[in-house]
Amino acid sequence: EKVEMTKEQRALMKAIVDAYNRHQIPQDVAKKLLQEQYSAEENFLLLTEMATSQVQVLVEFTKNIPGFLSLDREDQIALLKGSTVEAMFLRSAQVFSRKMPNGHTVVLEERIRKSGIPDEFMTPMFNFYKSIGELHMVQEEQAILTAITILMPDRPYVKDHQAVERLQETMLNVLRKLCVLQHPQEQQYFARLLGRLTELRTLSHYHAEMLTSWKMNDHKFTPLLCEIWDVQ
Ligand SMILES: CC(C)c1onc(-c2c(Cl)cccc2Cl)c1COc1ccc2cc(-c3cccc(C(=O)O)c3)sc2c1
Repeated sequence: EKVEMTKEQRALMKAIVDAYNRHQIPQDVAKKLLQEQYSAEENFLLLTEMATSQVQVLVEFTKNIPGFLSLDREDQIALLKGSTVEAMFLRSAQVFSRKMPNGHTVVLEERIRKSGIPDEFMTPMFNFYKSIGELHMVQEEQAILTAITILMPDRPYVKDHQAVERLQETMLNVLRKLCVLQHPQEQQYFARLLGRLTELRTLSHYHAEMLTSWKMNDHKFTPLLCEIWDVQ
C-alpha cells in the first residue's frame, strides 16, 4: 500500500518530535548525575530529583500532543497518571541506548543499581534497556512511541475510550509508515517496537512493587511524584 506519509502525517510527526526535543531534562539536573558522590541514599535522592524533573518534562510534552488538550480534562489526568512510569522507562532507556558521550550511561546505571531497588527488578529493567538499545530507534520513533504510550485508551479511569483510541490510532499510522521508511530491510520492525509496549506494562507492575519496598524502607518522594504515583 502507499507508504509515503501524507502532509498531515508529516506535520503531526514534526509537532511531536519538536515537543519531544524541546522538553529535555535541564542540563544542570542531568549533570548532577555525574557530580554527586555515590551512596544508596544519595543515589535515591538524585534519581528522585531526575524523576521529578522528568515528570514535569513529560507533562509539557503531553500537552503538545495534537488533540490531547481537547480530551476530557479528567481523562487527560488519567492518561498522564497511567503512563508516567512507562514513558520514563522509555526515556531512561533512550539515555542508555544514546550512549551519552559524557558518561551519563555508566553513571546512571551505577546509581540505579545502588538505589535500594530490590535485585529481582534489576534483571527485567536492564533487559528492557538492552532490548530498546538493540532497536536503534531514530528520534522520531522514540517521540511517537512515547506519545503512543501516553495515549493508551485502556488506562484506569479513562471515560471516553474512543476519543483516546482515535488519537492513538493516528499516531500508530504515522509510526507504521515511519518504521517502513527508516528500516526498509526489517519487515517486522514496527511489530517489534509495539512488542516493547507490552514489556513496558510488565515493568510498570514491577515498579509499583519497587515503590512499596521503598516506602517500607521509609524513602521519601517529592509531592509531584506522590501525587502522580498515588504514594503516601
Ligand atoms: C523516584 C526515583 C527513585 C525513581 O523511581 N523509579 C524510577 C525509575 C527508574 Cl529507577 C527506572 C525507570 C523508570 C523509573 Cl520511573 C526512578 C528514577 O526515574 C528516572 C526516570 C527518568 C530518568 C531520566 C534520566 C535522564 C538522565 C540523563 C539524561 C536525561 C535526558 O533526558 O537527557 C534523562 S534519569 C531518570 C530517572
